[in-house]
Amino acid sequence: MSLKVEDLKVYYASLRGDVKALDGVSFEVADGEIMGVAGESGCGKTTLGKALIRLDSRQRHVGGKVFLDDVEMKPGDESSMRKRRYQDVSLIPQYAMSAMNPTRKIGKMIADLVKAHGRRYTEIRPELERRLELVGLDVEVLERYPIELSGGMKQRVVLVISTLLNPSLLIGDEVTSALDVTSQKAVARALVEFRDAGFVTSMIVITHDISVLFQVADTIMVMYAGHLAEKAPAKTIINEPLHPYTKMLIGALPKVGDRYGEQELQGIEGRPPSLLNPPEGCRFRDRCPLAHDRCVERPPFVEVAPGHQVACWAVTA
Ligand SMILES: Nc1ncnc2c1ncn2[C@@H]1O[C@H](COP(=O)(O)OP(=O)(O)OP(=O)(O)O)[C@@H](O)[C@H]1O
Repeated sequence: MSLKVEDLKVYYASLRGDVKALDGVSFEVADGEIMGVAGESGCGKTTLGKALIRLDSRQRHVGGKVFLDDVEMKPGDESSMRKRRYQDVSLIPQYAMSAMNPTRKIGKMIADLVKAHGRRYTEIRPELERRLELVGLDVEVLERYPIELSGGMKQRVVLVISTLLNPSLLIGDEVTSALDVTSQKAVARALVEFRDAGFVTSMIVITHDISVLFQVADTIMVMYAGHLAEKAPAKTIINEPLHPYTKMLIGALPKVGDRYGEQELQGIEGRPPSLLNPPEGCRFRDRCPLAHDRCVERPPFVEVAPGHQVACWAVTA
């Protein structure tokens, strides 16, 4: 078992009270699994990614446990997280490629990083070169400054750097979002290849773009307003989703072959609730066509078929 998350709660402190961005989520990611996380903007995807690696100063670990390879990770405890970061769990944050130090050559940047983790650059360099070649980059990129690389090249460099110490878990937050379609495909392919080569055991790929998940994910977990709605093999989420929110999310995607104008895309009416003071029970109920009395209670996230979990009274009751 790679990752096990139990009832995790992470809130943001704000002047108006706590923003309950991640409010009791439980799931597992198996060895070798690439799990995609999907959901509308603001549902808590980035908060989840950060909670597994480094809480920012406004985030508070309110409850729940996280285990990576059966060893507890304590999201609120910086000293214990520091030991595991990069070695065991690595994050490619949103906008990673723009966050690279523009005044440092790529090779120097990597040398600093591996040194900070007690490793020698010379010892790691042959493997670094091999992996750069694997993602289609010439080793001479090590002599270049980030500004000299295209977005797609930078993102592949970031992937190589973040997995150089063979972590158990890689979290990629919107890794393909700012790229053109060809670069997106190259990065998506590299993610799968790195998992297949064993450079990283499991991955969590966060994106609001479900079409990226079609290319890389074995499973997809759908979040809604700080809760989990559904998790299942990617094919099941796409072809046989059960949660009404997942159905709407998938229904809102253009189908291959549909001609613009022939079929109107279905949006999802309404907006998610405020996470400052979210309603009790199912947070989707105000927008849900199947909502009924029971939905004022929070539906449990239960397995309805092997590897398929749903939180919805209309499906599981
Ligand atoms: N620093 C912050 N202070 C207060 N609330 C925050 C802060 N950062 C995020 N939030 C709130 O927490 C919730 C979850 O945000 P998060 O960024 O995790 O969502 P997301 O699903 O990753 O969205 P996106 O797809 O837009 O990146 C949102 O309601 C957001 O407004």
